[in-house]
Amino acid sequence: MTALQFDHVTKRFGRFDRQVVALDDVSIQLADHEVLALVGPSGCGKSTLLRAIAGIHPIDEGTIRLGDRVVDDGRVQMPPEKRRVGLVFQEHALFPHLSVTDNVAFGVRDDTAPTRAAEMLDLVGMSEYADRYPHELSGGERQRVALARALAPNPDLMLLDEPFASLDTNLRARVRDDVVAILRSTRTPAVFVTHDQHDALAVGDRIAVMRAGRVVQVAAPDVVFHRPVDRFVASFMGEASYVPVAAASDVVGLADELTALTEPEATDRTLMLRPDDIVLEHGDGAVVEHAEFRGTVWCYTVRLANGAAVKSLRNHLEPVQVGSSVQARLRPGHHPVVLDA
Ligand SMILES: Nc1ncnc2c1ncn2[C@@H]1O[C@H](COP(=O)(O)OP(=O)(O)OP(=O)(O)O)[C@@H](O)[C@H]1O
Repeated sequence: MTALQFDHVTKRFGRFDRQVVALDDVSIQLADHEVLALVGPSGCGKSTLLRAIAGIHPIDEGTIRLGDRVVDDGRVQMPPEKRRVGLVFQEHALFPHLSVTDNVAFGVRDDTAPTRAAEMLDLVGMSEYADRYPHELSGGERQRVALARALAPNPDLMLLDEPFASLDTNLRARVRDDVVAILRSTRTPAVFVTHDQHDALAVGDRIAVMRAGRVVQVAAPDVVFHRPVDRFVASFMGEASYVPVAAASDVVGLADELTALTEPEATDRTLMLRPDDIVLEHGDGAVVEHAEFRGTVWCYTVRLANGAAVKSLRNHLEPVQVGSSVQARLRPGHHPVVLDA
């Protein structure tokens, strides 16, 4: 069963000369129980996509289905309150004048509300805070209450828009992992918007990368990271070096030795290399130009014989000197990706 399906969805804002195409022919699917992380730079359309699902923004073209129900076909929209989706936003919008329990019970419209609120507060570990008011909670606690409130009506799908952006780094990872564990334990499918690739890699069963209103790649986290479809996705998902190569066959002929690469006269292809895929060994052919301490590792910038610079991570117990000659190799077994430049 498919939890969510977008077929050729387009959404425009504004008119004529000032028109913005926020969603441009987007087609994606979400399987039951799946958590999809939606990433992309600011303004690429992530929030618009979420709001289109929720029914806040009607679409112009295409079809949105939730389960087997068409909720928007560009002409007729199902009202937001009938869509059975739960929303958690960055600003966690709790009602300030309602207690934690009343906030969570708010969306349950029958007499099960008090029991359901108690169950949900137990699920998110907030039972002890049931009688408090939102201003008496920390940011992380408010975020859990917001999650409990969104889950209380038993939605078919959860939509989370940058839900942890207001939390500091340490708390953020913990609350994020808790929230995803809760979504998984309740088997609630979710679309999770973030502009942070670490969050996306950590939480998504799959990741959808957006750019300028389009979905450019949807795949499992390791595929998006190691097999990006283009340089935009490669750069957005993490640090990488790009080395020009004339043809894919150059890579095969490398014998894993980057120092053997010669500069092609003109090329429209590049080798994408993540810093953990390059190892430095004793030898010649490359020079260590810069060292950056990153706590658990050092990141070295190494200039290859062909003039390209690559980055390489190395354990802090195996330092190399800036200025020294080294040989740069691909980590054994690694098959690098060749992208259009
Ligand atoms: N109500 C609106 N009216 C006009 N333009 C809008 C409206 N909402 C969004 N846009 C435009 O649509 C595009 C997509 O916006 P959206 O908020 O979906 O991006 P986003 O990827 O969520 O960005 P961010 O990461 O900054 O939140 C942007 O160019 C934005 O300026």
